[in-house]
Amino acid sequence: MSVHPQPAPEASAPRPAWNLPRLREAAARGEKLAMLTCYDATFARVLDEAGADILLVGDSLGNVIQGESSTLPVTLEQMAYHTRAVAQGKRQAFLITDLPFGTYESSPQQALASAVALMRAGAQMVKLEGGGYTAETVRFLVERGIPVCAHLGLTPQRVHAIGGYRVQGRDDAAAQVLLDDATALAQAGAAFLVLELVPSALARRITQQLPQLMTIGIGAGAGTTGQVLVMHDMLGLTGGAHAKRPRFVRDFTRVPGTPPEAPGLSVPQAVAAYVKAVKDGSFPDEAVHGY
Ligand SMILES: Nc1nc(=O)c2c([nH]1)NC[C@@H]1CN(c3ccc(C(=O)N[C@@H](CCC(=O)O)C(=O)O)cc3)CN21
Ligand SMILES: CC(C)C(=O)C(=O)O
Ligand SMILES: [Mg+2]
Repeated sequence: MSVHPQPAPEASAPRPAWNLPRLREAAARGEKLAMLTCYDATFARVLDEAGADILLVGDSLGNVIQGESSTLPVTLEQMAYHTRAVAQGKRQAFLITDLPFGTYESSPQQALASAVALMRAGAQMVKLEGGGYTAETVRFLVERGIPVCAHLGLTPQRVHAIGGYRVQGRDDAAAQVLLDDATALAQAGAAFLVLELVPSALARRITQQLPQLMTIGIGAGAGTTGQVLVMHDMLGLTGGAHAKRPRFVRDFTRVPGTPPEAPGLSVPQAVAAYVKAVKDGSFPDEAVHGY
């Protein structure tokens, strides 16, 4: 009898790269998805290695990279530049890029040309802000092989129309509009829906009523399929005179229960703590981060 040495069980099997079918399967199993914004190759590698499922090249780069006071000045060329950088650094994570202000609103054709530029740069999905009126554009892109993430609630590209960064969908009428918009976007084929600054109960209801949509919350409570934060916010780097930190943010470099002067976690440790907290449902904490 020949004795073949058994291969040692793998300490940690390499995680396969995320793609849209795998994300849908994970969501259907009830796995919470952890998304973070990312703007360059080095952080893409660090966030990916720390377990972030999805990286978003957000137009929030206007705020945190460029120092602008809104996302409106950000251009398509800048989004493509940062998308390429993130695409070079990541391995397993899924990559979504924001269509910036003014590059998709005129027509589905305009949106397609802009989306193509971002997909060429390495995006695996594009994200666009706006209500049911964008459903036609979403369908146009999806039919042409471009996966789409929609974005409802506080849509920062509309800051001057809204008059500030405020909670959306508070009263019954506004909540119904949001639910109708989400339904239209789901029917148009959006795969993901970011819900920003909406009451937790509404985000939970949209998530439960539209199982074909994977919802990603930011200031939307714990009832969504996943969570997203701006990386600089969850590393405790934002704040100061120009950017009051929203209440939905948690600084993951701080260890809960330790004094403020205690040493903080490293970036990889903080990101791993965020991923773990999203997966086990301990972030967000409705009492602290909910609306
Ligand atoms: N660094 C950063 N983080 C973000 O989350 C972010 C950006 N930049 N830039 C684009 C938008 C702007 N965002 C913001 C900005 C401010 C609030 C804010 O101050 N919110 C109040 C809510 C007030 C209310 O109750 O209506 C809060 O205290 O959370 C929220 C989201 C989210 N996005
Ligand atoms: C906060 C997320 C959802 C975003 O759109 C961005 O970072 O631009
Ligand atoms: Mg954005």
